[in-house]
Amino acid sequence: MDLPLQPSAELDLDNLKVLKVLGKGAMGTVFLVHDRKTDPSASCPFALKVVEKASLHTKLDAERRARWEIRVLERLSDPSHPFLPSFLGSLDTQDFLAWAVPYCPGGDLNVLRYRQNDRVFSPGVIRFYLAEIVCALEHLHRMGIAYRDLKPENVLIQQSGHVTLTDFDLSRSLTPKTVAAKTLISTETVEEPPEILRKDRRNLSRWITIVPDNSNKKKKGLKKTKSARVSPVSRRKVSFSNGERSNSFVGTEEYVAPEVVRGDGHEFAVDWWALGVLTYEMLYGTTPFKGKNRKETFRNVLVKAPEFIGKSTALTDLIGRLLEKDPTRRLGYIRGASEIKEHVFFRGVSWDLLTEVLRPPFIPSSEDDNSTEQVATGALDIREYFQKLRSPPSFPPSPSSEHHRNVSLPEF
Ligand SMILES: Nc1ncnc2c1ncn2[C@@H]1O[C@H](COP(=O)(O)OP(=O)(O)OP(=O)(O)O)[C@@H](O)[C@H]1O
Repeated sequence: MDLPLQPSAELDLDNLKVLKVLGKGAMGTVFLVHDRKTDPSASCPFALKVVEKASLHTKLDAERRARWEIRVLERLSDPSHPFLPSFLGSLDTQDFLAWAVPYCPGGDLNVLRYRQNDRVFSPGVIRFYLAEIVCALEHLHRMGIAYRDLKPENVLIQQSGHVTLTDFDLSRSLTPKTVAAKTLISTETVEEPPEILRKDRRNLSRWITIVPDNSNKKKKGLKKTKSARVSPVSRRKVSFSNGERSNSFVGTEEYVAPEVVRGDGHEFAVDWWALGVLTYEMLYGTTPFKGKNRKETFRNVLVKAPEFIGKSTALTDLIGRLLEKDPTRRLGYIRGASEIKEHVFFRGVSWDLLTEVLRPPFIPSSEDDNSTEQVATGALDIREYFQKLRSPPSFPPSPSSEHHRNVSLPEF
């Protein structure tokens, strides 16, 4: 499909018309938009993620993360990768920071899983999606980027049925490893947790803060809400040096690797861990370490072995190797994606021909509408949308709606 924008185009807010709201995340709102000048008939709409600057002061590191996401997307577009988004353009006004990526009409892997019988995928379908995700992660790692936010909600389905990873604001630039015999040494400066945290690792609640996530709140249906991201309290200050970035968020609770929970620093292997969690979830319909609260989840991540039902298979073996608690023993630690590609579960996969698969397990149709709000075509521009959100109701709020204002987050 021809794209309505030149790559890296400077977007003009006045020309962008909202067709739908595709989703709301912790950081911003994602719209389906078209450019009324270059594409008046809206035949090639695209996704626009908009961060309202006025709201940023309430959100931890949001502007820096948004700008980082734009930088990563720019880098990912040169050269582009079939399973990663290409950057179509951005805008930076007094009120908004926004960037455009291709529209993925098939929703995400979580939505798709909930549509399956028993809410799980067959091993064949899992193989298809995993193979593409492995290739996307391999590309990111080769570029020195640890993704750090792999979860089904961040795996979107393109019109072709192939996947695209989304949401790069938690990603992090690491110096690619250099191979030295069997031991690989990352030259990245590993962030050490401060003294107080090292002394008190047993009390996880003291160093984890909760980042509320309102995405999908209003979505009807079966899809689970997006898990809240977690962040060590002590790392709120973000530092950028030499193009490298350390940020305060460490990932999403159920997918966070043990070395991250321990505060041992981040390596590319955190993505292979998250791949193990995601694979487990695709197979069993639940994540392996989920506890009744965050503290218990982290404890499980640190000490509990994943439970496998039924007899062991190539797939359960793969999951077990990805969910190795010691990152240096985890599949993918030494030779990256190659180790995973060589696993027996992927026997027979033609890695170079994945994009040639013409019949992926699921091809989106026009009925697959995952948008949260429909907007009459051409009716709204972005400014109007946010103005309407802000405008006070014409009647006083009822007492029952008051409690939505201050959501106190659970202690654990
Ligand atoms: N390219 C796209 N095509 C279709 N839908 C998209 C696209 N990008 C994002 N979305 C939808 O918008 C939602 C929010 O996007 P995204 O996760 O990037 O926002 P976010 O603010 O970074 O979220 P969070 O920080 O809470 O994870 C996604 O869950 C998805 O449903």
